[in-house]
Amino acid sequence: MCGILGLLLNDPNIDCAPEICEGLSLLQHRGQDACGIVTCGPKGRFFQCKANGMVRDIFDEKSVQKLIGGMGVGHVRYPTAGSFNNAEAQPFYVNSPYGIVFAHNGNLINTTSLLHFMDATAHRHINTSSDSELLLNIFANNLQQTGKFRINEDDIFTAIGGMMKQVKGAYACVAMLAGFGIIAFRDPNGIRPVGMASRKTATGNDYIIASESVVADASGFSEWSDVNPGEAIIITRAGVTRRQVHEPEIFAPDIFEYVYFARPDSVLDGVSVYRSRMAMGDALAVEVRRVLAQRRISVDVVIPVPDTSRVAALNLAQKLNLPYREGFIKNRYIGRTFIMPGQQMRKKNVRRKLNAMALEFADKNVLLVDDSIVRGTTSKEIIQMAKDVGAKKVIVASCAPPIRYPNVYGIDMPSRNELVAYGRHEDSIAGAIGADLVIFQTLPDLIESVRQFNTSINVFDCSVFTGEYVTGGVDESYLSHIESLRADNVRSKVAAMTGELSAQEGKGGGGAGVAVNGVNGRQTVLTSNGPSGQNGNGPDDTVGLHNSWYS
Ligand SMILES: O=P(O)(O)OC[C@H]1O[C@H](OP(=O)(O)OP(=O)(O)O)[C@H](O)[C@@H]1O
Ligand SMILES: NC(=O)CC[C@H](N)C(=O)O
Ligand SMILES: [Mg+2]
Repeated sequence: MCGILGLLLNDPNIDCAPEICEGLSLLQHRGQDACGIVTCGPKGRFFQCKANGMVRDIFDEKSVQKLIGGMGVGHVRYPTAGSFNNAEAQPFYVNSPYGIVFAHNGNLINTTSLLHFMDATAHRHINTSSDSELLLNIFANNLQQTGKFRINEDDIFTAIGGMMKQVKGAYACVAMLAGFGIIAFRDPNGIRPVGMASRKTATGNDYIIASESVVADASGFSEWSDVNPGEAIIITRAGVTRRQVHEPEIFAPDIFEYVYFARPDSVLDGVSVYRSRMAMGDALAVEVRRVLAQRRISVDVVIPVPDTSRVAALNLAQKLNLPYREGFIKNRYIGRTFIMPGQQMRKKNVRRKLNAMALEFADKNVLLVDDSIVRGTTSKEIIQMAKDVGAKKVIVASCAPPIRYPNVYGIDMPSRNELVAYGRHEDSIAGAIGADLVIFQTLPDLIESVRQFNTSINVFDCSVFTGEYVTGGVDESYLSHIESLRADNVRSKVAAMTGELSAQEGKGGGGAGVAVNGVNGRQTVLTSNGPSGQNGNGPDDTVGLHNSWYS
């Protein structure tokens, strides 16, 4: 999952970068690997800073000050395609036509044929393995087809509509055209979230585009409006134009946004994430009561697994009339572990992040509540921690059903074999993570927990639970293909060869400003070069070594 952001201030003389930076820090939970901002200043000139690392590490006062201009685009990255390389940090830029900057949340599933099209027909060079760079170039190629000296809004809508016919997968995007404006669009299934809001100023309106509404709320924007599936929105200083550029297909927002990804204080597609998590806790309580009675097990205390499960766990405890205790204390300086790259790093960081307090566990039957069990990394570690401090029985309840299928729409879980529930039924999942018992939410209950707040949504993308992929085009051969490219064991081999993961772990990395020739004629640029390769206004320090949660 990534976070995207676009900002257009009515007064072009006010720099938008400080506000984009603030906004990105509110989206940090969507991607911790890399981040970037590109602004557009006088004469349509772009200014860029992007690198591997968290927002607080990459952007200091000095680097933000160099980002000039009243409109810009920002991104926080959690890679699902390509690599963790600095060169794949977003936003991406192409100079032709007109100068385009682009940020993407999601994942494309037909990249092989798109790459062939780029090469054989469009003759455009793709310099990284990122699907987002590819998507940008499809858009750019479609704009190029107009052959016009200056384009208008119709041309932009036509180019995006054409692009939606060519690409398959999930994409919520924000783009910026030099000296023109910012653009948002969302795939025809609306899998990933994105919306816009406005703010009145003395001179006119400011506009923001963001993955989640929390960014708009925090910056004083109002009238949040989700981008519709298959819709594109162009925002210039003259105002906002919206158009349905592709027939909407089955609207299927990803239910995992509500389970885990989004912040609880966001409202996505008309559903409060917070309320939906409360409802997940209520529904899970009913299932927990049933299973505990069936197995004749009693529970002394409900303990959430910080952070995401807290909201649901509190409701569950209230429903069951059980005490709710914060038995795990979270180190607030460690980020989300699920979205860290590499199993070793995830495992190590669960231990660093959570500490079990013996006084809440000793001699008790504890019910741990988590939002989801994916690889089982978190549950395995914390169950052991709970037992180490004296818990009698450890029962785990998950707000989501067992996850048995890969995600291909922007969550980095490409390999079935990494999923603890793959090929296992519930008792054997409990055995695998060391629990005395595991209780899962049923899928209908999960769907109802979200849908009750917006009954106009008939379908959610639940592919990780069902193996049904709403876009089509995901068959056994595709799944085997991504598994062979992106499974943890494959990536760690590649990383060992290239030294990439060790750089991610903060032990190595490249020097600032170094460009070396990579494989397949690609350039691996180990610095935050600005658009068109001019040496940049990126961080002065060496980039790629900043990630505070890796060390
Ligand atoms: O079974 P796993 O593969 O461990 O994945 C699931 C866990 O990962 C996430 O927590 P994370 O630490 O990423 O974020 P959080 O602090 O928001 O809960 C999620 O909330 C679960 O706790
Ligand atoms: N999680 C995402 O949205 C990732 C965006 C894009 N596929 C990348 O890998 O950079
Ligand atoms: Mg968690």
